[in-house]
Amino acid sequence: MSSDLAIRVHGVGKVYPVYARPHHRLLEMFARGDGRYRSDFHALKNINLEIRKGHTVGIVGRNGSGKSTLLQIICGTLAPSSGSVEVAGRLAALLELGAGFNPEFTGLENVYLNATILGLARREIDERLDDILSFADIGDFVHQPVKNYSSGMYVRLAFAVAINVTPEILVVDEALSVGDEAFQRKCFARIEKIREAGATVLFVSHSAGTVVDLCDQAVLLDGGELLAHGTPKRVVSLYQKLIYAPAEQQPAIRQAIRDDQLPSHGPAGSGSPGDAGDAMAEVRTDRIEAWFDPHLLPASTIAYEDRGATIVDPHLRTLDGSRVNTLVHGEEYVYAYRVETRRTLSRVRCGMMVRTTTGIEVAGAATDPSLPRMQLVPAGATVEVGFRFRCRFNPGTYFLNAGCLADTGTMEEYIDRRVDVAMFRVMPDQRIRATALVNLIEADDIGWRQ
Ligand SMILES: Nc1ncnc2c1ncn2[C@@H]1O[C@H](COP(=O)(O)OP(=O)(O)OP(=O)(O)O)[C@@H](O)[C@H]1O
Repeated sequence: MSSDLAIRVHGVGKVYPVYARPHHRLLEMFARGDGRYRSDFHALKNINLEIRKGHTVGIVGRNGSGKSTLLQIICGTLAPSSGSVEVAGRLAALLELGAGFNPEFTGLENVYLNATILGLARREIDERLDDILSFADIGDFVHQPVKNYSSGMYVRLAFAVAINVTPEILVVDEALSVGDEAFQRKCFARIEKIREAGATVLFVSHSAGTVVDLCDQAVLLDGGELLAHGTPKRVVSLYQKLIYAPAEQQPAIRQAIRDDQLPSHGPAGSGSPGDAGDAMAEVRTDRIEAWFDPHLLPASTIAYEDRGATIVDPHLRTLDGSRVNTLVHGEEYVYAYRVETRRTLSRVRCGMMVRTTTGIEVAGAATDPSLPRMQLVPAGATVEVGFRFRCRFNPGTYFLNAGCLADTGTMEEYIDRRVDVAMFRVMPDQRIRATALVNLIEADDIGWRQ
């Protein structure tokens, strides 16, 4: 492998045997593994990837696309079915939660165990222990067996070790999403330092923003195939096009990306973004309207017990009344629901909140409780609530809350509350130049003097 490469993945494939019924595994053994009772699932297909030293590379792809499998193979914790991987330098990995930790050992014992596995001598660990413990910041829990840790504590300690062994290659698989925001910030700041020191960083993220902000290259995996490798903006935009498209358009988009990005058009690992050109343009033209994706349903809904009123049918719609959940940036929509009362409520206030996947509250609002109709809402009434808004959210996925509050004599209390009751996406749009979560800009202006 050439000396400027940190990682070289050559023709890697991973095949898992799949059995229609549990006992087929046994029957297959008796049939001497001739494949009668087994089918093969190709989790990775002929992956070729070269990562240069000092680069930060983000891997994106939907659930099950093979991201974790690829990282595990690169880290050597999983053997490929075909192909090979070469790694140059000390590699520290944060893969799935708890990998590399012994649950029965205390945090401190695990620090020594883990750092030893990562190649540090005892003396070196002694020297770095204070840094590790202060970064993890889990106090006396460090003397408890890690099986008693919360997932957040686990990640804090694992990350503290991984970054303090001065890795030449750091591999992170979404583990950061478990920690709280302050800790995530601290981790990203440290990754930045590790990067500046010349290390190679490879990480999987579902957050397009993180990949664009942090990486200088990105890789798109889809169905075990490496579909694109290039600049983060380009790859993230291809990824979003793929996942936000209606199901019937996806094969065409996949093919368009493939045609343009396969090695024959630009060597994988070269970092050249390529341009999906005409093929993507064809795919792009046919949908610029908001639409409804029936598969876009939240899996994290929490409905609190109601106390005399029920929130019914929260949804988003266009101004002319069509239900939508895949929105166009800059357009106007209504977030609507009904509140059906079973008892008389006074000073009723209905609220909404938009949050990101990681729970950051982006926008909230509530109706005015002093409105005459809301002073006393009788039992058996239906209140129709609608929040009209302009979609200033940047492309990404968002979750909606709904809540109804009323005065219960001494204080204002929730009568019904639903968290993550609906979700929506904002489609990528090449015209958007704003970054981060929200586009505040009405117009930009450049003065010029010479
Ligand atoms: N031991 C196994 N046996 C059979 N199939 C497996 C096994 N491990 C993983 N797979 C399958 O391989 C595919 C790729 O899995 P992998 O975990 O790499 O995906 P991923 O892109 O990391 O997904 P996620 O974003 O959900 O973490 C999935 O379809 C998964 O079900």
